Amino acid sequence: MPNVSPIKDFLAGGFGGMCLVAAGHPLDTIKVRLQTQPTPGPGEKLMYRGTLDCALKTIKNEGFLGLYKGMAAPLVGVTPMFAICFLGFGVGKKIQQKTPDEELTALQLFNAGCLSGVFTTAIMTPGERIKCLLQVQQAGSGPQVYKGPTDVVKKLYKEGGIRSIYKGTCATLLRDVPASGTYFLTYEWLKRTMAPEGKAGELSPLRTIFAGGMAGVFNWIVAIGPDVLKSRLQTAPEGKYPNGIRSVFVDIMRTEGPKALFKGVTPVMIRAFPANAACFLGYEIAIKFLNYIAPNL
Ligand SMILES: CC(=O)O[C@H](CC(=O)[O-])C[N+](C)(C)C
Repeated sequence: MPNVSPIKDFLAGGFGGMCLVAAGHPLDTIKVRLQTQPTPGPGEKLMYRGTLDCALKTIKNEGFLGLYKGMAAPLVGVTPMFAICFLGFGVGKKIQQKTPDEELTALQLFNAGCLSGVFTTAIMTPGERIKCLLQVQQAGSGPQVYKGPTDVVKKLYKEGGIRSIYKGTCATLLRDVPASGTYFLTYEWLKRTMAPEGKAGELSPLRTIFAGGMAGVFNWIVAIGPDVLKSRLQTAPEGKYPNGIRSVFVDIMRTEGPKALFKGVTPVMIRAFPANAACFLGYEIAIKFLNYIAPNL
């Protein structure tokens, strides 16, 4: 394993995050809309029948840019979030290594990934709250409550202070700690097994794309259930779920059953591969660049 440099991980992770947002935001919008669409009453039709229907209706009613709604917040939030995410993974690896070039076991890689999930929560929770609230707000259906990310922050703060901005913290931890462990374990393990003989850690762009894409897919296999709970909680009117994520879970089981925990899985999985392939490719390119301009950093 090459020497770990947390500063380089931080910078390259930020660049990877920008690549991920550019590649994956439209499918994220569809996911949140499918996850939070109202349950139809007797004789009523579902607003969206599925991924394609949601994409077509969004484009028809709001134009192509409707799919990019709420992207400013993730770009501003995801760049530092991925910087912290890769930094957390780097720190997690470093504290478990006895010597700088010691190869970590699968469990140690998973643990380092879990630590990264804890690191990112401080930024991920408010970022997701703002993004989800903007994504579920639809043009032409009722008054537009929020004008943009700053307006969401101002209104949430006025309504319930920092607590309201950080609504969904436990749900975010429940989603991201095991998912991040799986994410980095998958990437590092594929990277190891696919590396050419005698060149551990070195991957061609195509292999990086495959390993990164698969890391995204496995991340979401673990994350999808808690993600539904999180999106519901973060977009619910104040007071709807008095016991937070537990109330959301009980409500979903009672009214919709366990299948509802997989809502939005199609767009999630369609997005997971290209978005995370772009992220890891961006990360590896940035690391190479940083190693070239600052080998001792
Ligand atoms: C939930 C999330 O942000 O997952 C990230 C991958 C993706 O598709 O956005 C991975 N990670 C949780 C490690 C940041």
